[in-house]
Amino acid sequence: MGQGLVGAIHGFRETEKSRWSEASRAILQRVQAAAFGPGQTLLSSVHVLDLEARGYIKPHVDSIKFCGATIAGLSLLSPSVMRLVHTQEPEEWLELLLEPGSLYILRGSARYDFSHEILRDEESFFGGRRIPRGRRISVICRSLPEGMGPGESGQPPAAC
Ligand SMILES: O=C(O)CCC(=O)C(=O)O
Ligand SMILES: [Fe+2]
Repeated sequence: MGQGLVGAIHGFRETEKSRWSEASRAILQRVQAAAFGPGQTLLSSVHVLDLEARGYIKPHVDSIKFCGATIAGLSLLSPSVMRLVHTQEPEEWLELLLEPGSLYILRGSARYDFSHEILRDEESFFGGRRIPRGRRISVICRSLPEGMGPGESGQPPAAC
């Protein structure tokens, strides 16, 4: 985990994965085609985060040192609510219902000007509707930080 996230995630385990089955590779390719432009290079490994039912992620902006312009996350198992809050104007916010099998893409203003968080079970509501949290697994693809080509990256932290 990169420096920016230390302390932000509670009740989890995680791994960085670079070898996938053929079936999984086909899915990751669909994610990459949907979320990343042809000029974008991805971090060499994919971040897999396993959040327990009581786990949650506090508001943060992924570090620009370890992560480029695009973050794409596939949510599996339990639905959850992701909240985005503008870092300068906290009254500007929105929530996303992340259904299992859904893909979110953070780029542009959503990536840089808004923090993102995954609500804990007690706070897990979407438009007044309760979204009970169970175990959730996310598979997160990120682009390399700007100016860092695959050749120059050495051993980049695989996640933010
Ligand atoms: O689990 C997710 O979808 C988001 C995880 C996250 O925000 C991070 O690892 O920086
Ligand atoms: Fe994040």
